[in-house]
Amino acid sequence: MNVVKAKKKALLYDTTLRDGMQGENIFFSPEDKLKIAMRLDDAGIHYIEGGWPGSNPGAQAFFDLVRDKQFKQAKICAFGSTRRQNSTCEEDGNIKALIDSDAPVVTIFGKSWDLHVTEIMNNTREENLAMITQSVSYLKAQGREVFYDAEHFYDGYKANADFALETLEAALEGGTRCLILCDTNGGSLPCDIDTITRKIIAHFKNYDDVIFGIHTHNDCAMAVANTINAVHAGATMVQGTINGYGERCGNADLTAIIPILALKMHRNCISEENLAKLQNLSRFVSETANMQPIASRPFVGHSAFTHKGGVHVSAIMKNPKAYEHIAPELVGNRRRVLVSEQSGKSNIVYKAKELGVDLGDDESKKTLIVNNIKEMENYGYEFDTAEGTLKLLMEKLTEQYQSHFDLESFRVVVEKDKERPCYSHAMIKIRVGNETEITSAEGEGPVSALDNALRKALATMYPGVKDLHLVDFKVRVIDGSDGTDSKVRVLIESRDTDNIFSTIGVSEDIIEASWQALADSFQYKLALDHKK
Ligand SMILES: CC(=O)SCCNC(=O)CCNC(=O)[C@H](O)C(C)(C)COP(=O)(O)OP(=O)(O)OC[C@H]1O[C@@H](n2cnc3c(N)ncnc32)[C@H](O)[C@@H]1OP(=O)(O)O
Ligand SMILES: CC(=O)C(=O)O
Repeated sequence: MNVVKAKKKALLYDTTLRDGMQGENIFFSPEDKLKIAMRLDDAGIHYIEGGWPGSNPGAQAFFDLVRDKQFKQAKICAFGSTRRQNSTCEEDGNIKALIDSDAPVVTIFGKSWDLHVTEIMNNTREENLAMITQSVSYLKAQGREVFYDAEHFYDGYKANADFALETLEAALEGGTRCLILCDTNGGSLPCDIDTITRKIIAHFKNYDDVIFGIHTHNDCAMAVANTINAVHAGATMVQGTINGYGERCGNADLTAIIPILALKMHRNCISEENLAKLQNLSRFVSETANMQPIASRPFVGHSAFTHKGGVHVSAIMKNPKAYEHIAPELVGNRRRVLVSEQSGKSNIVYKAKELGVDLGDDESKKTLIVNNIKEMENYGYEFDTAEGTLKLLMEKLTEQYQSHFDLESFRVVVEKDKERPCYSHAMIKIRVGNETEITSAEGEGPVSALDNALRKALATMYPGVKDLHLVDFKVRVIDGSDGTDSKVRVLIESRDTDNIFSTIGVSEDIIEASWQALADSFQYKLALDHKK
């Protein structure tokens, strides 16, 4: 008989729009928050914490924007604290804002650690317990599903286990059926999380309708590991943020936790189709936050499935499993291979195929390319970021290169007078077939003057150059120890209507390095046009 075991469920709770926004430099407008909430819903997140409505007008504005929106499955949660001490829920502005948000779920945090009760809040333990019970039951009575975040739970349990347990009992007495254990300071280790979570779940074993959640911070770089350990110990709800944004060192990163739950722990938490949206979701959130995406971020980073070492590339060409723990497509990522001084012939073969260069069967050509790349990288080139120049180099070394113009000479003059800032003038002489073209042009800088002059010289023979745009220009001093005699590396990113490509130049002279990168960019573009 084929017995199919039901997969255990895991609930995904995203707090990017609340705890994520407590991260340094992270800001989302209410409109940004709405767009992110829609994307989180589209990716299959079950709960979206939208903010603390009692905190600021922007947080409230999000709940006004989201009120009438339809979500596929996500429930919007409003976050706040238990009522203030020695007061009532009815007169508490924070509790009122939670109700006015109209969010169907309310998550409130309360104190589990007696240090916070006595020293930070100057409160009594009894009043703290009453604040928890009364706040939960008041919000329940307003028809809300109430989740209880036990702030500092693990630290509190270590300091005074009995009191920490009493705070959870107080929340259950108020009527919540979801207790989230928080490692607020991010100081716990996976072994602590495992032991304590198991003890707590065992303690409440008679409450079979209660679910446990986990909320961790990354101060020991353990947030994901701690979350996974809590799930292993029996927690079913995971709280985290996209890209791990959050207070101090951040929260548990859902872009790692979700694929681990789905692919390694086989939890029922996300469909295959939604899992494949993960990289896009991560990029969307980093773009909206105006944060540079981290290339080495597990699962979703640009480098997460990028192979550089020759031994690795040789193996993955036979079977990708040799150096990939999952297929990149499962999380919407893709495999990449770099060519550098760490390459062997396998990298060259892989890359040539990707770039559309036919290397044939001559092994000596592949060795020639590898050796040239190693020598040039040793000189200062970096081919993993300059695939345009790499393609041209492969074609040159296999006698497939067709030059569309040849430089005879150029001259660049930079002028400065007291009336105006520096300006540049370039004169260039090139050969196109049997024709010689001499043109000159001005530019705001020497490279721009050279670009303009080359463009003018090529325009009659190759009208397609008008579609070529230089979109990025980076200069890096490679070894600063020789002062102004140091080598510089120039990287140019160019685009035309359909393509984007990078080219590189290296020299002790910045104009020479720029010319190499510039000339390669035009040659690459003309080769593309010529192929059409
Ligand atoms: C672990 C977490 O991440 S919890 C979320 C933390 N996030 C934030 O703090 C961001 C949003 N916060 C805010 O906008 C403001 O702090 C507000 C509006 C909530 C409060 O502002 P203020 O009234 O000026 O208080 P302030 O921020 O100075 O201090 C926090 C107050 O909350 C009280 N408090 C803290 N936790 C709780 C709790 N669980 N239940 C009730 N009161 C609490 C503190 O005792 C302190 O009260 P006090 O001023 O009487 O000492
Ligand atoms: C509730 C919460 O954000 C924390 O304890 O970290």
